[in-house]
Amino acid sequence: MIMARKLSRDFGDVRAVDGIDVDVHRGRIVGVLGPNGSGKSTTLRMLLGLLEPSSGGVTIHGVPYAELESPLTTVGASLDGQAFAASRTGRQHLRCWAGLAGASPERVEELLELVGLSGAAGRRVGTYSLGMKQRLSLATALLGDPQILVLDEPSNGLDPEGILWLRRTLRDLAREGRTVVVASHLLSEAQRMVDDVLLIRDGVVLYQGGLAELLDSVPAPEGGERDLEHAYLALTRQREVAA
Ligand SMILES: Nc1ncnc2c1ncn2[C@@H]1O[C@H](COP(=O)(O)OP(=O)(O)OP(=O)(O)O)[C@@H](O)[C@H]1O
Repeated sequence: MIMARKLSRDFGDVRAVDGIDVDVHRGRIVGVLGPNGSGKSTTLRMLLGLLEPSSGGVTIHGVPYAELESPLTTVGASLDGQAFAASRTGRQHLRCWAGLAGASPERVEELLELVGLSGAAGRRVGTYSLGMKQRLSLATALLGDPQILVLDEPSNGLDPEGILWLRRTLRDLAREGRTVVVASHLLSEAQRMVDDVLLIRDGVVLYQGGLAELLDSVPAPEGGERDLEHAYLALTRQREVAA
């Protein structure tokens, strides 16, 4: 559904993303994972056509984002730091975007219910907590009923109950056949959310493929269980030894 080849992006002297290939398949939850500054947001922005690659290219359903016939019903995005007009209520915000996405007022109410904001829909967004803004952002991304969702750090600001809710919601969306791409620097949390992993460090792919296969490929730590943090450290060490 999404394919990127030799994708690179420079910011001045900084190579934020360095020649990565991405293959994202239908019905999967894919984690774009790595430490702060590893190039996750830059990758997502290029996948969405919001940022021009320095080299390489991305296609969604075989065409660049700009050439999609109906972008809002193909891809929905929630990016970290998304701006909201503080004076609009949650409901007004969604109704405003609903026009562009071709969504009905009923769809707006459905989504408010789905993200748990029905009770707060009449409140100004400026009074929302970070977690509530995340929920509103996800509802906005879902307005066009898109087949692909791209979410940057969607659990940022959510409490434990909210994180559980998010995990279940993303799983349900994937079960419906949607593809979910989610960026996160919280490896242990992402481990409980994703099927596939694009693990990056300094803009370079350390691993791309199934989460289970990755965990199986590294030796278990002494007295502990295999986990994504451990796998990340093992891959980083392997790369350093090889360099
Ligand atoms: N607009 C920009 N101008 C200059 N440098 C940038 C810009 N955007 C990103 N960078 C740099 O590119 C690199 C990758 O940044 P990016 O935001 O993609 O990382 P990230 O993995 O999403 O980080 P985080 O987990 O902190 O959100 C960093 O070195 C960052 O400083």
